[in-house]
Amino acid sequence: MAVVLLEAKGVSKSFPGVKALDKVDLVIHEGEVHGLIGENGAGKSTIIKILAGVYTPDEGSITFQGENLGAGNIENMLNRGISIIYQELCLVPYLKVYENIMLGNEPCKRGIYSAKEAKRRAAQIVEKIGIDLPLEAETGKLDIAVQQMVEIAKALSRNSKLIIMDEPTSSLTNREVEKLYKIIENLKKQNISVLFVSHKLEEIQEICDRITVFRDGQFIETRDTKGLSRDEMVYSMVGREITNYYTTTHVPTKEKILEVRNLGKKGMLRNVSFELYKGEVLGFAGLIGAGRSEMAQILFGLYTSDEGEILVNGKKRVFHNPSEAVNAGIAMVPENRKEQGIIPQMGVGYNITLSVLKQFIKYARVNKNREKSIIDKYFTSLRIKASSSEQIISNLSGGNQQKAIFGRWLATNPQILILDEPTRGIDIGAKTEIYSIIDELAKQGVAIIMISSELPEVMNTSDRIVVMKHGTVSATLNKEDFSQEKIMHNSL
Ligand SMILES: Nc1ncnc2c1ncn2[C@@H]1O[C@H](COP(=O)(O)OP(=O)(O)OP(=O)(O)O)[C@@H](O)[C@H]1O
Repeated sequence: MAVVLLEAKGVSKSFPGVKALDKVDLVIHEGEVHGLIGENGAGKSTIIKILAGVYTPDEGSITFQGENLGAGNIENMLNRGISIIYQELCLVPYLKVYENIMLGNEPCKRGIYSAKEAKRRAAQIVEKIGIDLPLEAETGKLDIAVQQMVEIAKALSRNSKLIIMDEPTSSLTNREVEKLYKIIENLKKQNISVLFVSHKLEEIQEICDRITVFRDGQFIETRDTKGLSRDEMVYSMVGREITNYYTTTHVPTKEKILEVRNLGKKGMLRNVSFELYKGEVLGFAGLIGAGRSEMAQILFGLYTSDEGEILVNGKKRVFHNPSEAVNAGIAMVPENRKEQGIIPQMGVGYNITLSVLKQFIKYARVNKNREKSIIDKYFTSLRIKASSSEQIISNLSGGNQQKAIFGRWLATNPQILILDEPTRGIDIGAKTEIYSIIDELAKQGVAIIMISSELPEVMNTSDRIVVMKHGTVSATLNKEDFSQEKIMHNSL
């Protein structure tokens, strides 16, 4: 018989103008991996922030190990045994790994901190979950995947009974994901529960015992994952059937719009060459760190190259900053929207129209109708969920922020559109919309660079795929040669 670890009943939470959660339930068993799924803005982050003590619910009750959990106090939740691993990790970069693991829980001997004891305990924890961590290394210098493991070990040092993971695989390579799964299996064996929030349904199917679905702030259902199909999950999340994930009707032209010749930058890229045609979707595959984003950033004027040439419509160009690239008809949806994308304190509407302000400001007056029509267009086509276009963008759910940035660059009517992981954190309904927008733009002659770590996505949207490895191009594949094996083979 399953033992209930956490039970949330009738939990509601409102923010000005939005009911983020409307009487939702969530029951997590001891030692289970419980998936939490739902579209962007469904309320997933809100409930996990309630469980982490960041927000206090407006109504409802939450019990943990049979006792009332209390609310709104982060320290209390940690002491009770709930830890959360956010997408942006919260480690102290200059501390050693074992110091981070034991942070807030430092062992003392006769009242004095004992580094030796801290290291011994950290080593014990690390062994328990079956991972190998460089305990003496400086944390900030390690890969994200390793840092994430440090976070998990830190949660264990606090004797957590429930570890909440918010999109934990979004910056991991396939191999690292496998490692994470192993760690999760080991946590289960020790009767520790995991609440796993993800938009990747394959992942949910593979790792979760049960799932809970939220839609528009409401509880839809909790079910066993076994025997549940991907389509059933999608239906439950979206409330309608989505069958055609990928629509490709565009046909690339033979008109070259971009040529990159032997592009290089010290420590980043070397000898990168490719061509891009009008109406073509050119995929870029490769492992994280292969140089795809760096290549995109050079094309968009965020860095200048040391070697090589960029030709747009046959003319040599060097972009010293993004506005020169924009003037040449290039737009880019960056990978890291927090650092490179949103203007956090401004409204979502402003965040969209920012790139095209010039078009509707005349004699220092804003043409409100024109501004509104652009905002409306992208609110509808990208299904952006916000209380109004004035809502401060940093208060939108992560996926909705991403959609707004996407809208911003579509509004520039680019000739070349660079998309760096455009669907990361985006729900399945909106993903489908984005794929059809990509197809539609290509049909209109826009040339698209599509950087994606999701192989099915890059294979199904692209006409050709450039595979990158260690900062250079390792293969260029035509559509008839696309296969996961070929891409992986050339990535490793
Ligand atoms: N601090 C806040 N102020 C105002 N509204 C907020 C705030 N936090 C969340 N919201 C709103 O609450 C709703 C639920 O957001 P939440 O972040 O919980 O969604 P989510 O399911 O995590 O979405 P995603 O998959 O995009 O991360 C959204 O409509 C969001 O705009």
